[in-house]
Amino acid sequence: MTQASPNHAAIDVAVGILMQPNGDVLLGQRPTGKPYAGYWEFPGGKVELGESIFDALKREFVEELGIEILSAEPWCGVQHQYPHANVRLHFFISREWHGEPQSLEGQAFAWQGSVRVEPLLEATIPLIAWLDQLRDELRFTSN
Ligand SMILES: Nc1nc2c([nH]c(=O)n2[C@@H]2O[C@H](COP(=O)(O)OP(=O)(O)OP(=O)(O)O)[C@@H](O)[C@H]2O)c(=O)[nH]1
Repeated sequence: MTQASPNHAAIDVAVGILMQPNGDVLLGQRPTGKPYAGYWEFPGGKVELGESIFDALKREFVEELGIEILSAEPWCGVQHQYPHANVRLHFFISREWHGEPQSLEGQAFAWQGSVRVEPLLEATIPLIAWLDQLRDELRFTSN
């Protein structure tokens, strides 16, 4: 079967938006070998059995970027049906972490004010307008 049925159990995914004091956020580009290679996303990955969503977030940031997340607030949830999977994305915003991002999976990454990298994963596209709104509320200027 190549298409996940709409009733197929959703896969929980923990996703983190690292936000610098000036409002810039970190995006990564999916490496070769993963579905949607070359697409840009906020770093994260699937929650493993028996793991909390926050623990999954912390694990993925260590594995992919060598970053230790110290704290993060749940921000929003998005459910999306891809041809390969039905995903439930749990987005967090973190302003407190240790370390500089490293490309541990060979992926590119970029700090962005107004997000301009393309293409973005489909389920992540609405987040950009919501982030711009948040940035406006927090009075970050676009660049
Ligand atoms: N990390 C992340 N995943 C996203 C975003 N948007 C989005 O649709 N996804 C989807 O969420 C799922 C994440 O799975 P993944 O393959 O990256 O997870 P993983 O790192 O645990 O992969 P692995 O199974 O190769 O270890 C994918 O289906 C991906 O398309 C996003 O902004 N960030």
